Formats: sequence, C-alpha cells, structure tokens
Amino acid sequence: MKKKAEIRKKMKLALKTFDSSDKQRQTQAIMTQFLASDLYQQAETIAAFMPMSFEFDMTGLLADTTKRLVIPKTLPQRQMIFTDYDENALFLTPFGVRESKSDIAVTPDLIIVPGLAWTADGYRIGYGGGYYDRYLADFTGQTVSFVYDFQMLPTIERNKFDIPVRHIFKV
Ligand SMILES: Nc1nc2c(c(=O)[nH]1)N(C=O)[C@@H](CNc1ccc(C(=O)N[C@@H](CCC(=O)O)C(=O)O)cc1)CN2
Ligand SMILES: Nc1ncnc2c1ncn2[C@@H]1O[C@H](COP(=O)(O)OP(=O)(O)OP(=O)(O)O)[C@@H](O)[C@H]1O
Repeated sequence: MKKKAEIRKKMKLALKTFDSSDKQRQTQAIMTQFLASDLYQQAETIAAFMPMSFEFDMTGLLADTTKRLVIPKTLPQRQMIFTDYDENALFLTPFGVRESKSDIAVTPDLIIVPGLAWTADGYRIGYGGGYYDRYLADFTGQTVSFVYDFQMLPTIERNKFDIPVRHIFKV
C-alpha cells in the first residue's frame, strides 16, 4: 500500500495532465448521473466547492436556482463551515481557493466532498487538512464524491478520523 503523501503527489500530477477531452467527457457523464439521482432531487441545500484548476469542475451546479448552494469556508484550527454562494461576494484565500465573505454557517443536507483518491467503499485521501473529516464527524446528512476513473484505488491507508463518503459518482 502506497503512503498517502505519495498518492497525493501522484494524483495531483495525474489531474494536472488529464487529457481535456477525456476530462470533459467524464465530467459530463458524472454530472448527468448526479442530476438524475434521488440524492440530488431530494436535497434542498447542497454544499459544492470552488475548484482549483485541476479539480473536478462542478461550477455548472452553482448556476442552479432550484437549490440553495453553499461552499466551504476555512476557519482557524482547521475548522470549516459552509456559507451561501454569492458570486459577487467572494475572496481568494492564500491557498488559491475562493471563499465567501459571509461568516454565516448554513448546514447543507448534501455535501459534495472533494479529494484526490477514493476506494469503492468511499474511503478518501484529501489534501491533508482534515477539514472534511472534522466536519463530517458531526454531520448526519448525505455525502457524495465525483471521481475520475484513475482516482479509484483498491485500498487506502485509514486512520481513526476517516469517514467514508456514502455515494461515489464515477463513469
Ligand atoms: N476546492 C477545494 N476547496 C476546499 C477544499 C478542497 O479540497 N478543494 N478543502 C478540503 O479540505 C478545504 C481546504 N483545504 C485545505 C487543505 C490544505 C491547505 C493547506 O494550507 N495546505 C498547505 C500544506 C499543508 C500543511 O500546511 O499542513 C499548502 O498547500 O501549502 C489549505 C486548505 C476547503 N476548501
Ligand atoms: N475529527 C477529527 N478530529 C481531530 N483531528 C482530525 C479529525 N479528522 C482529521 N483529523 C486530523 O487531520 C489531519 C489530516 O487528516 P487526513 O490525512 O485524513 O486528511 P485528508 O482526509 O486528506 O484531508 P481532508 O479531510 O481535508 O480532505 C490528520 O492529522 C488527522 O489526524
């Protein structure tokens, strides 16, 4: 089993060099599946994330006026809240992701969880901040991840804080 740091490095490179037409094809197939799912249809408030250039791009979802969309906002001590998405009230964090100016925490009923690699049972390697694992520790709603084919791994090293995502969308 490869060490987490090694997998992070390898997956970031794979994402940055992912063929753009294949990326577009997989992104569209996954978004179509998600939009047709009961999970999406039953959710009223959805937590998306503002992607870095190489991450899964779900910004199409942010234009969805039938749902309340919220995005992550990082706080000290590696805490995170979700705040309403307002394209006119964003700022760029030092780590290169846009966050809301608002500090009002909103609890979503479905969270789209970012990451670099996953197993079929939903275990995940993220960027190493532990933000999502901390948040998910007391979250009782639905969780999903959107995963490109090469991001699926047979096994992932686990620690006691790791919380698997409940549903994986992939091609
Ligand atoms: N688009 C997007 N937004 C997201 C996440 C994500 O994965 N993707 N997050 C998912 O968690 C949270 C932010 N995660 C972060 C993870 C690491 C670092 C960071 O500062 N990393 C340092 C190195 C690590 C360290 O200092 O220990 C760095 O990059 O220099 C910042 C934010 C919330 N927003
Ligand atoms: N619920 C928690 N309480 C305290 N510490 C936690 C919790 N969840 C994660 N951590 C700590 O956060 C650090 C990063 O965790 P891990 O390596 O699992 O990150 P990750 O899953 O890649 O990141 P993320 O959740 O941000 O996507 C580890 O030191 C871990 O022990």
